[in-house]
Amino acid sequence: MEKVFHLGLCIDDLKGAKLAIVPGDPDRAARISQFLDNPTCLAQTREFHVYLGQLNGHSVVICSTGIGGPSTSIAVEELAQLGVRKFLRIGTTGAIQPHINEGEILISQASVRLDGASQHFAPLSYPAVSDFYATQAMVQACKNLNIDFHIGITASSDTFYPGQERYDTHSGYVPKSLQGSCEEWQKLGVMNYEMESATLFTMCAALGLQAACVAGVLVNRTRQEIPNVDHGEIERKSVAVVLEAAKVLLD
Ligand SMILES: O=P(O)(O)O[C@H]1O[C@H](CO)[C@@H](O)[C@H]1O
Ligand SMILES: O=c1cc[nH]c(=O)[nH]1
Repeated sequence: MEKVFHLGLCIDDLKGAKLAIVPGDPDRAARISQFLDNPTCLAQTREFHVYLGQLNGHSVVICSTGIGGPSTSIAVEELAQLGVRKFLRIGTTGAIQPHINEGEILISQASVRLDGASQHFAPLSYPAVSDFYATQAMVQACKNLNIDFHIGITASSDTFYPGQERYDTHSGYVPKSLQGSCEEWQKLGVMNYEMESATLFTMCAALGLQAACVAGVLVNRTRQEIPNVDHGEIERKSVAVVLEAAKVLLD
């Protein structure tokens, strides 16, 4: 049986799993796996830490993507080769609208394509749009758990610093082409910045896969540039949402 190149797994390893929960952070993948029945670690290679377990009797994969579009595209492509069809990203994010607070939950309907990787799957005129049913499952999950949420458009950037217009850096400089970009997204009603959803949504739409994205707000950029380091409580809430959404989708 053929192993996929980066994950080093073959189809049988996934025991028929059709749904993957895809956080950026490998440690988060390990923590999420503890909510599954009979979790096992299948692989820990580069940024890709892969766990398998059961949720309501269904096999579910947890696979970290690392930060950004290129590694996300590898994880999604190889999981798709192994039979996965539904991808639920659970991330962290920075809100850019004043009314969205730290600790809140954001569901991305679609993303502004500030990444590069998505252009390897479809031209820029193609939308980075989530799957309607997977996103509806995220909404239903929040309702089932009585968790407030915002739903809307996310700006998905290749970089954390210049691409999200952060000046609190080594050089303090943001290239002219990105100066004023945060204000532009705010005025266009964009909720937040993160770094993977544009690639995830574009490639999944283009490849006939389903994708949705939920994120916990670590920082409000209208008040603070860099997030605080401790975000355990925010993660617990967003993990609860993604696990409940997986159950909704699997039922
Ligand atoms: O917490 P994760 O899932 O990694 O998501 C966000 O956090 C990272 C940046 O700190 C980027 O990957 C961004 O999208
Ligand atoms: O501001 C933030 C916080 C988390 N992740 C991001 O990409 N940006």
